[in-house]
Amino acid sequence: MSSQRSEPTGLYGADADEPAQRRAFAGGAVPVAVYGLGKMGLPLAAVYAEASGAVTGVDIDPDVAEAVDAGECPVEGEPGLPEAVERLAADGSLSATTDAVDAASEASVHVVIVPTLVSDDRPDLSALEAAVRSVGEGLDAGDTVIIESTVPPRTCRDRVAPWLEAESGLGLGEFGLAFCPERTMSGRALEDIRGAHPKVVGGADDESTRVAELIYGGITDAEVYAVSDPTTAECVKVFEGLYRDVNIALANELATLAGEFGVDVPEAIEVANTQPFCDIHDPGPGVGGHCIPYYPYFVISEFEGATPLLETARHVNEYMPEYTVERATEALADRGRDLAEVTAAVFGLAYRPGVDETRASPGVDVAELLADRAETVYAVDPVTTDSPPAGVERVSLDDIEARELDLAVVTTAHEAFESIPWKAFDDVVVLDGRRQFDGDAVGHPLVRLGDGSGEN
Ligand SMILES: NC(=O)c1ccc[n+]([C@@H]2O[C@H](COP(=O)([O-])OP(=O)(O)OC[C@H]3O[C@@H](n4cnc5c(N)ncnc54)[C@H](O)[C@@H]3O)[C@@H](O)[C@H]2O)c1
Ligand SMILES: CC(=O)N[C@@H]1[C@@H](OP(=O)(O)OP(=O)(O)OC[C@H]2O[C@@H](n3ccc(=O)[nH]c3=O)[C@H](O)[C@@H]2O)O[C@H](CO)[C@@H](O)[C@@H]1O
Repeated sequence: MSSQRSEPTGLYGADADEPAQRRAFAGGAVPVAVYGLGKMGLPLAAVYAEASGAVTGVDIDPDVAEAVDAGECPVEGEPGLPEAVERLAADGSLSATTDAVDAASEASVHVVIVPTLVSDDRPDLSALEAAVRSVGEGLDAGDTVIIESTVPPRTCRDRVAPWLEAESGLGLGEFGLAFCPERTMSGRALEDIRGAHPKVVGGADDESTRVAELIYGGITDAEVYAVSDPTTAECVKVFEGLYRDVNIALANELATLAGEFGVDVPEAIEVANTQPFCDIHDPGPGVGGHCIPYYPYFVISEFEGATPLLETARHVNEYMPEYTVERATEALADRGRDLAEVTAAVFGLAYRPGVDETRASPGVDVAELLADRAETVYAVDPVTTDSPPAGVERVSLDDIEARELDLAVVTTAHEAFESIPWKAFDDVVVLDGRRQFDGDAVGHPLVRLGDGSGEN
């Protein structure tokens, strides 16, 4: 970190007036530590470094910390991020370390954006606890702690604040705490963090909220919404995800009834959505990623109250890979073919187009089900890099045309799939789970989820 900076300062409870505090933040006099340099954390650290000129990134992975400290970008698929990391490391605005306590003792603003996953349908906050306790060990009076990781409601109040107080010996009110959720999508993180959506801040007290508003006023071009407290901000973030999971489940359930309705359900959805009080989402082979499939369990398993809607929506969405394979089986049987004897290819292991992420991915689930039921199964995905499921052979988009396919299942609408050489296949049944193709483009029997062609 540059030695030209004025005396480092804490913003929480500072005597200086707000313009002076804003100048201090923008001038590198408010050292920041960002804990977690992953898909969301590294872009966030970069934007903080652009705004403050004084960021130390912390990651437990020495390869990540070493790369970032050297100005290299270990995160793929984020336009502008490699250039930003290189530039900010070179000018001293961004450095990185694995030593969280050392970074915490130097910083006055602590931003935690480590993974919060789910295992056995329960939130796994172990990474959060480890990071927060390290922050606590290096915490000073006047510091501000900001949690950006998505967490169950009440986490800041019932877990983070006690962890910080236990490790630092300070009491809340001697330091600030706010929950400021990350509302960012992979693939456009810098754009989102810089201001695509309003930023939500919820402070444990008025001073925490004031400091969070001041900081994000220097980070984002978007409006900063201050809410009553951290729990309200935690609810804002989780509710966004719950809304999405439930509404995707509605679309999926309607799609599974298309055969009985005898209609193309997405056509009906599209027209139903032409009036402003309806926003039915798109049916598909399932719901993947590290957000939407997990957030419901931040409520279902954390609170006593009944959650039948959230649980049912999860069951509907988790059934969709099975439903997709059932529809494929039916489509083959309608043409006198037996799934057990066919060669199938799954197009798309990523959970959504263009993103190298297979967590909870429908394409992976479909490939696993086919591996158990079909003769031979290939997987084609030009974006993801991890291994396909057991029993599934990864084949490139260039090479797949040399394989005789009986069944093709499109589970992710990657842009590159527009060039799938359908004419190269003699007699393939195509099940398009993402409405990427129309019949003319494919030139083979085409089944689309929710098209009403099946028995259900
Ligand atoms: N990825 C998204 O699209 C997205 C969107 C919004 C919110 N979020 C939330 O952001 C948070 C981070 O997600 P992500 O996608 O960046 O995760 P990620 O898995 O891409 O990266 C996490 C990083 O944190 C590091 N890490 C783990 N434990 C650590 C610790 N104790 N201290 C320091 N570093 C640690 C890991 O080594 C890794 O580099 C999660 O809470 C997630 O719910 C993610
Ligand atoms: C800031 C932040 O946290 N943003 C999150 C991020 O979420 P995400 O990266 O997990 O992406 P999603 O788009 O939610 O997709 C999840 C899975 O659901 C499938 N899906 C989706 C829509 C649909 O109509 N039918 C579907 O079947 C899709 O294929 C995929 O598998 O972006 C969303 C805005 O895109 C936000 O709302 C969401 O908060």
